[in-house]
Amino acid sequence: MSTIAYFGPRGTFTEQAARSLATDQELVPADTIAAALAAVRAGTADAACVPVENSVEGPVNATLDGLATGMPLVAVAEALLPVHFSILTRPDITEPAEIRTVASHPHALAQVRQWLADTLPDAQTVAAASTAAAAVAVQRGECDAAVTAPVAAEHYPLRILATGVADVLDARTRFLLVRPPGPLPEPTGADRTSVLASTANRPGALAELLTELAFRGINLTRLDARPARGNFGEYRFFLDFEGHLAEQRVGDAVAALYRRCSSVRFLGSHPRADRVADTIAPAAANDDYSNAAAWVAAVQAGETA
Ligand SMILES: O=C(O)C(=O)Cc1ccccc1
Repeated sequence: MSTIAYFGPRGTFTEQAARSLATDQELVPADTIAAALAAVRAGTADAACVPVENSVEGPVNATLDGLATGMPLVAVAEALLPVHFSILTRPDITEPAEIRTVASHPHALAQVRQWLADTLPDAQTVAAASTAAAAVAVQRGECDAAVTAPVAAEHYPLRILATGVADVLDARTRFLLVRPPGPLPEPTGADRTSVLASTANRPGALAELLTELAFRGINLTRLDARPARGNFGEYRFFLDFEGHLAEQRVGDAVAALYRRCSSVRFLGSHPRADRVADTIAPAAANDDYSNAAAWVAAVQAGETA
């Protein structure tokens, strides 16, 4: 049976995402995002499920950095989960006033900052590796409360202080299923393509890349810059945009990025979880490209002008 390594331990949001993406694979927890990706690179898992961006806190840097270097991995599917939290405490804690420390993943703490300030103003926040790792820390008596996924209450014998906690209603996190390069999923008309582009540090370099997309009417859905780490001030750009590499405008744009950049890493083309259809600008459909290419070929062959 094939396996999916997910950012765990049991009871994380990522486990929920992995469950929604798994067909008949076995799910195996990894303690960190890096460990989940490493399991695929080492061949001990066939795919990894990791969070990539949140509608409140933005990018998950551990995932972006983990995909930027090492053996290339390609996203073949994504999941979008609504994110609201449960607050779990040790069973011996009976009053909120007894809670001195609240642990969670930094993304989770950032999304309940206002709730904590209103409800537990004297509690200190403590960063944990994941929301479920925070539940484990509470179970071990290392912290008083954890901000967790609702499902964590089923895995850890803790008291539920509150459910449905979120400063921003309708917050969502997007997760990726990544695996080594192989056949791409078929285009569906509602797809997302991701690339990592490194450019020379010179005026207009990023604008040129974006212009390649804009010329072809391709809608950008995310742009993140991460330090390239070698030279202070040099960045790598993570670009997500609508469409599939198999579509001509997208293939053409990715080829143009490849020409212009010092390096390009393809990070996947896969169906969008929200099923929002691709925007295709006038004259940018596959037929438009094919007709134009057929005309140029005929001109080159001296058949027309
Ligand atoms: O820690 C988890 O449960 C995760 O899967 C990462 C995360 C943290 C906060 C919101 C969404 C995902």
